[in-house]
Amino acid sequence: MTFLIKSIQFYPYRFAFREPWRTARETIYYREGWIVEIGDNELRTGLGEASPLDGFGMESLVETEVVLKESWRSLINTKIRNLNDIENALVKYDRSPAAKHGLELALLHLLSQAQGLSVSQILANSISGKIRDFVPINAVIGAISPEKAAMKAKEYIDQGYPCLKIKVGTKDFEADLQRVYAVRSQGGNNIQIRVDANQGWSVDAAIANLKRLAFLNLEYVEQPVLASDLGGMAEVRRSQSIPIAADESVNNLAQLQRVIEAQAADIIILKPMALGGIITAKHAAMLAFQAGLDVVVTTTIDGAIARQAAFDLAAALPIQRACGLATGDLLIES
Ligand SMILES: O=C(O)CCC(=O)c1ccccc1C(=O)O
Ligand SMILES: [Mg+2]
Repeated sequence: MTFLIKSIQFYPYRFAFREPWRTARETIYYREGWIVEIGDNELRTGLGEASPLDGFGMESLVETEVVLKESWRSLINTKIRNLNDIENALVKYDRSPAAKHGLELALLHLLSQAQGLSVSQILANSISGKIRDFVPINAVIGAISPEKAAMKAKEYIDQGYPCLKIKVGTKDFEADLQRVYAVRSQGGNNIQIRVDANQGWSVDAAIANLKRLAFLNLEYVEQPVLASDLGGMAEVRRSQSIPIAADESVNNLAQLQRVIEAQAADIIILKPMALGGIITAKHAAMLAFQAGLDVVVTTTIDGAIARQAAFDLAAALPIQRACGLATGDLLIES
């Protein structure tokens, strides 16, 4: 039931995006990071993934490497019996969430083998014990032309997606509006549509733009204004009818607490890579639920190991909304 940490290795990976990915600062062509492999005293191995993404409060790729390189010094021979032991062993990595995510996930996979329980079941056992057997997910439509957006929407709806997330918040709001309109026209009222502005609007623009989008019956808008402007977000929330989801505003539990206190959001987007792992993401979900907020789990366009972990978390949480777990196809391989 318990194990001792005996070795930590990590290997770099670099997965090409199918289409170049535009972040707030730059365009990136590859998703880079490390696969983390931890060995125990029974010669079992656990796999994790550590892949920081710019703009989500994570450390740099070099910092991830330094932390992983030094981690064996403090972790070697540590005895792990349960989730608490994993958390305690990793507290010192709070400022390197991607590295922490990789180490934590490798340890969770070892705990899973030691206990003969899935990672999802281990998480669920610290909540209700129940695992969902169905996790609805959303597809993502980028800031493309209305015609292309409608075509993509048709493909995704034919594939069975119940929910589409559309990128907005570009410099051209009329184009944003046409894109969302085209998807609603294509999908009718049987699909759910949410939009993501990725901090692209001022408070005044957000209020005006969301009022104009309201007739399209949107589930919510992610991060309409700057992540740090919680007062502004609360104002947007009070001034129009579309629910607000906090994404870039929530990179740790302290920030989540501030979003709750500011009454800045209705929904919290949980990105395990940004939060330092699925255990912290689970705590964040519990905090949000206690405050009467809903949550959505999404990847940060990670490789297959971290995508599976995000799914394992989503399956252990009582969420009705679609989660942002359909990002595998954004990479050519993973
Ligand atoms: O939410 C989804 O469906 C996919 C995840 C996603 O959109 C995303 C992925 C990486 C970085 C930022 C974001 C985002 O929500 O803005
Ligand atoms: Mg977002």
